[in-house]
Parts: sequence; C-alpha cells; structure tokens
Amino acid sequence: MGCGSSKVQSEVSMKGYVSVVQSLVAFTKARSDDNEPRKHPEVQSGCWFRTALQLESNGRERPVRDGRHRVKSDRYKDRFDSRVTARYDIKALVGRGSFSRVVRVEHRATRRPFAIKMMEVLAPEAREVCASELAVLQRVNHSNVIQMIEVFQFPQRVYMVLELATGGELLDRVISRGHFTERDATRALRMVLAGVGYLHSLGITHRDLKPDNLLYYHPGADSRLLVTDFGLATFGGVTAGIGPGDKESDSGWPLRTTCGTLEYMAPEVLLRKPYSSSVDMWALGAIAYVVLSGSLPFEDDSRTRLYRSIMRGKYRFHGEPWPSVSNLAKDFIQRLLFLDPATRLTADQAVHHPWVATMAASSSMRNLHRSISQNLRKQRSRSSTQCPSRTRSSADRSSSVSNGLMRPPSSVTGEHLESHQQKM
Ligand SMILES: Nc1ncnc2c1ncn2[C@@H]1O[C@H](COP(=O)(O)OP(=O)(O)OP(=O)(O)O)[C@@H](O)[C@H]1O
Repeated sequence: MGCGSSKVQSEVSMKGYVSVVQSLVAFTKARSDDNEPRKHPEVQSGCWFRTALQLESNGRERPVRDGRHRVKSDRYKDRFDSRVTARYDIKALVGRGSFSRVVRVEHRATRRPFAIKMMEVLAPEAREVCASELAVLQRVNHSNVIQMIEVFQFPQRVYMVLELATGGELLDRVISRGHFTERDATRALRMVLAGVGYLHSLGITHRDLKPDNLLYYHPGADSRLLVTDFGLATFGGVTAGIGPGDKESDSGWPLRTTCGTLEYMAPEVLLRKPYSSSVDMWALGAIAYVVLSGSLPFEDDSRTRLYRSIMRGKYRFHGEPWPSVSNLAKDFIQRLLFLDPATRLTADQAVHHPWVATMAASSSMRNLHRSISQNLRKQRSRSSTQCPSRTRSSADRSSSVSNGLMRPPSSVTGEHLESHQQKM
C-alpha cells in the first residue's frame, strides 16, 4: 500500500510484548496549552457515549453509534491479549478502520475511560500504517492532537491506548447543532490549525486531513477538536525551507508518495510531483469549504473528471449557502486552494488570516445551518449508493475513493491512482 518507500518503517518488534512508551502519568500531566480542565470524559455533561449506548435486556451495553457499529464488544474481547485486559476493561466497540478496531475501555486501576486502537500488523501494509501512526503518536503532545497514553506491541497486534474522544466527528456536530455560523466555523478551524501547525513545527505532515479525522474530545460546546489518524503521516516535507528557490532546509525534504483521500488531495500529489506539508493546507482549504457549505469543492461522479478538476484547481462557490458567506471566508479558502503550493497559506499564516483572526469579534453571524445540513444529507445519500460499506483490504480501500462526506472516503495510495491516471 501505503505510502511506499517514504513511509516510516515499522519498528514493531517480533519479540512479543515490547514496551510501554508512555505511562498514564504522561496523560494526567497538565498540558501547558490546554485551557480545558481535564475531567473524566464520562463525567462531562451530555456524554456522547451515554446517548450512543443502549442497554440490552440483559443489562449489557449495546453500541449503536451512528447505527453503523451495532456490534457487541464481547466478540472483540477475545482478541485482546491478556496483558492488555489485565490493565483495561474492554467496554464497547466504537469504530473500525481499514486495519483497526477501536474500543472504549476503562483503566482498571483508575476507572478512567480511554480508547484502544487495536491493529492487526501481520500484513506488511498494516505494519506500515501502524508504524507511521506510532512514530507520530510517540512524539506528539498538544491539546488539538490525539494523545497516546501507552502502547502494547505484540507480533500480530498492536494496541494503542488513546484519549477517548466522545464528542463525535466535526461534521456530525455541525449537523447536530441547530445553528451554525461563520464564527462557529472559525472556532473549529482555529483548533485544527493549532494542531496542524504544531505537527508541522515537529516536521510531521499528516497527509490525510479530512473531516472524519477531526474528533471532538467531548460533547460540550467548549470541547477541544482533535486531529487523529496518523496512518499516512510522515516526517518530512516541512515547508519552512522550501522557498521559491526550491532550497530545502535541513529539517525538511520533499515527499513523493502518492497517498491521501482524493477529495482532499492536493494537485501536486495527484501529479506525482515532490510535495511538502503544504498538502495539509490544501486539505484544510477543502475542509473549510465543506464546513461552510456541506458540499465538497471538488466532486464528480466521474473519477477522471474529478482528477482533472483537482489538478486544475477548478471549483466554484456555487449554490446555497455561498451567497450568504462572507468574501473574507472565500478569500481564506482560495488562499489555501492555490494551485501553487509555495503561495498557499502556511498554518501560521492561516491562523492570522483576517477571517480567522477577527471572526470572533465580527463578521457574519448568519445561520448557515439549514443549507449546510441539506447539502450534507444529499452528500450522504450519494455516498451511500457509491460506497455501501467501509473497507479493509488495500484493494478495497481504493474502491471507495471517490465518495462523499458522511460516509468518509477511504484513503488512497499511489498504486490505486496509477490505473486511473493511465485512463486520463
Ligand atoms: N481516540 C478515539 N476515540 C474515539 N473514537 C475514535 C478514536 N480513534 C478513532 N476513533 C473512531 O474509530 C473509528 C476508526 O478509526 P481509525 O482511525 O482506526 O480508522 P479510520 O481512520 O476511520 O479508517 P482508515 O483506517 O480506513 O483510515 C473512526 O470512526 C474513529 O472516529
């Protein structure tokens, strides 16, 4: 798969249980930039899981998140190594990815809830994805980036103990609110920009930023928004040193692997040019477009036409609610969706763009919610016919590339693009 040769290679040892990289102490230690009191997520008001769990007649919890994950946790408990279950009580399945199962757990000693992402790592592709994710998670500590608490590594499986995000995905929250304004959009984007700027400052390029990888920590209005899913992330591509003269700094080198999610993928990636962390900024432009309108900037039933429109940077502010959206907001998006990566805003510049910087104090308070949720619903029904289920194998991953927002597009890799580009 995956991100081919430029991806960080797996450090998963074959010696069995290898290491615990971070202790719970790391989690409980206050983060300097975290202005939110750290509470037990289940204690926070309106806990997402409390609404998402139903009790069966025998009193057991039944996960019903989005109606998509009606699976009893018991089935997955068997797959957990006893050294993991000795420390964590497995509660419920909360999600699944191409190579992973994510379960809600409770730390036995402290009764605190966490998520465990269990990855099967026997297949080379899965090992690669896991290694990329681990390499990043072992480095990061920021209030807008998901935090790993500890990791258990075995020859076949890796268990990452993560902060439990109970607030749902970014777009789910946009829909569930009755009211959504540009100011709300800038609040969310500011948090994403803080997380992404932090990653870039560490020399990390995410490469798969999209709304479904942005999770709220808790259901409250003041929740942090977290950047998650580092399966395609890599060290390198830091833009700071890649100036107009194409001179690279010591800390950055161009990336080459074609990977990501098509609708959010920058043109230089599609064109297989060397690229930098500015591909994340392009993705943020697409995310901003989606958050403000409920539709994608680049979308087409024909995969070939979709490629073309991305590579030409051809999109419009067409239909509702765009006439109600401020020019500053559109300017922000345009500056992120510049074809030339060198002229695209950096994360730091984006935070200081007038739309983001001044929105809290001014600008449009028009309620865009109706149009956004209508567009998102249309998108959902389109994508449910195009992509009936999430997929796991690498071949399957490519088959669900071009779809919409509510049923998120799977990530795509170079090999998959090759066949489409040849047709163009
Ligand atoms: N820390 C967490 N807290 C709560 N839910 C989580 C957490 N991490 C992941 N999830 C949820 O679990 C599901 C699977 O996530 P995961 O990152 O394993 O795969 P993915 O990114 O959705 O899929 P893919 O691997 O195909 O890209 C997603 O719905 C995600 O929202």
